[in-house]
Amino acid sequence: MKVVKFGGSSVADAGQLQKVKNIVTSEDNRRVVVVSAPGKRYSGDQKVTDLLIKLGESIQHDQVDHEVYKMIVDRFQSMVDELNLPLNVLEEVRKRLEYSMEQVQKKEAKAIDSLKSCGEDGTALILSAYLRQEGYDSSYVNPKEAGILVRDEPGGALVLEESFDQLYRLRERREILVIPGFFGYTPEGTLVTFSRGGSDITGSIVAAGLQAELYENFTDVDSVYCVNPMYVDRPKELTSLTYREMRELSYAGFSVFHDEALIPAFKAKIPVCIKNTNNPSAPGTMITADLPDRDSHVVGIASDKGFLNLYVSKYLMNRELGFGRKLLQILEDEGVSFEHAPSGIDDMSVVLRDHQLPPEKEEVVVGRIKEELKVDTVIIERDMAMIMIVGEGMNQTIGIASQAACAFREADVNIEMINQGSSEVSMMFGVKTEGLADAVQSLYRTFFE
Ligand SMILES: Nc1ncnc2c1ncn2[C@@H]1O[C@H](COP(=O)(O)OP(=O)(O)O)[C@@H](O)[C@H]1O
Ligand SMILES: N[C@@H](CC(=O)OP(=O)(O)O)C(=O)O
Repeated sequence: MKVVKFGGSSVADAGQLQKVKNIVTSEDNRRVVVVSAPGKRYSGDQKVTDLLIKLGESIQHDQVDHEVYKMIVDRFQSMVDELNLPLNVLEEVRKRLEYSMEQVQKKEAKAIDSLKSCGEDGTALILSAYLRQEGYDSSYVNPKEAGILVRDEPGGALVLEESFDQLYRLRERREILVIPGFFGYTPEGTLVTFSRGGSDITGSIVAAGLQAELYENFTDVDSVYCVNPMYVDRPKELTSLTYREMRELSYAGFSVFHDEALIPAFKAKIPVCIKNTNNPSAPGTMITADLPDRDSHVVGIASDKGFLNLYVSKYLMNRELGFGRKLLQILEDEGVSFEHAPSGIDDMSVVLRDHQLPPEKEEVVVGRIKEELKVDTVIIERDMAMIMIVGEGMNQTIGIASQAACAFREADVNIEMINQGSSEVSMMFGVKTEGLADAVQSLYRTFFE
């Protein structure tokens, strides 16, 4: 059995849903389908999830944005109309949307999550109705019925172990099951969403629970490329990757697959294949535990903007027992989560996502560091970008760092920070955001051309 997930671009309109139906029904073993909310139909369009968030915010400010509400309903209505589905399908979608809006109005706990889930929920209702209309036995399965149990956490829900056994029971069902992605339920019955892009996580959880032979993740590109196609025109396609490589790459900016989505599939040893809804015959990228035969040691260059570097220095820091712990404790106390923490003899840098430290919080954190740790210097450097080069073979290959350093020199971009870290498969570089594109392009030329 295969679990098949379709991302926002794959379910953006009725035409895309027809492609989804063709893909699902072209193989008997594509039996469980996970869907996202309708994504962008063209550049400049809005994702339904973004519209739902806007709608929720307007309700919270006691000014329901009727225009946004209409845009959401119109998205679903045009699907229902173009697929000639009965009107009661749209009525059901609308009923659920209005129920969640009421929850937000009443300021119920997690009501915004409930509203955010309406995009995925509506798509699943429409797709299952469409499959039935086309003569296939299909049911909509709510994540509660499926048994997707989660714990509510600040950055997004985390799956609970008991989900996997519950999901296994779905193997007995014979029809095509359509499950909305992006959310689960706490054991107390509250709907909670995963972090943004989290339908990939649902797909992986479902594939692991069902012990599927394959988790197919359909998107809008033929494969995972070795670099974000935003920076390089038609970059090299990757036919295979290991779980570790993909996890590092998606964490560091390959937004094609959610970085948290690999863990359930990896633990259950389910291979993942990234494929294109608009070109399903292309082989895609296989992600497995096995290291494939390949010549190159670097397989991908991932990058992301929106970081800051919190730099502290103190003479004899190396001798001060517990300095690092105390610094990180201040961040924890203030609810700030960090990404990396490379350190030197008298210096330590902590790399954070920029939004973790808004100006008010910066003042408190910097004040506490100065007062409690008696440091010589504390500097916050914003506008930072991180570049990660990744490959299983890197740790046994001499000269990768020097090749990378030459690439930065050729691009005339200063390396602000290097962190080989504990991961054997990656090396990270911090640069100023303005130099990011040039640096990535130069690294691409060095390692792939
Ligand atoms: N290394 C990469 N390889 C392929 N696509 C990438 C990569 N890095 C970023 N992307 C972007 O990821 C997009 C697909 O992911 P996403 O927008 O989440 O799709 P979906 O709509 O299927 O959820 C691609 O269109 C591409 O722009
Ligand atoms: N719709 C949700 C979850 C998701 O996975 O979306 P997408 O498949 O478009 O990345 C979001 O926008 O975050």
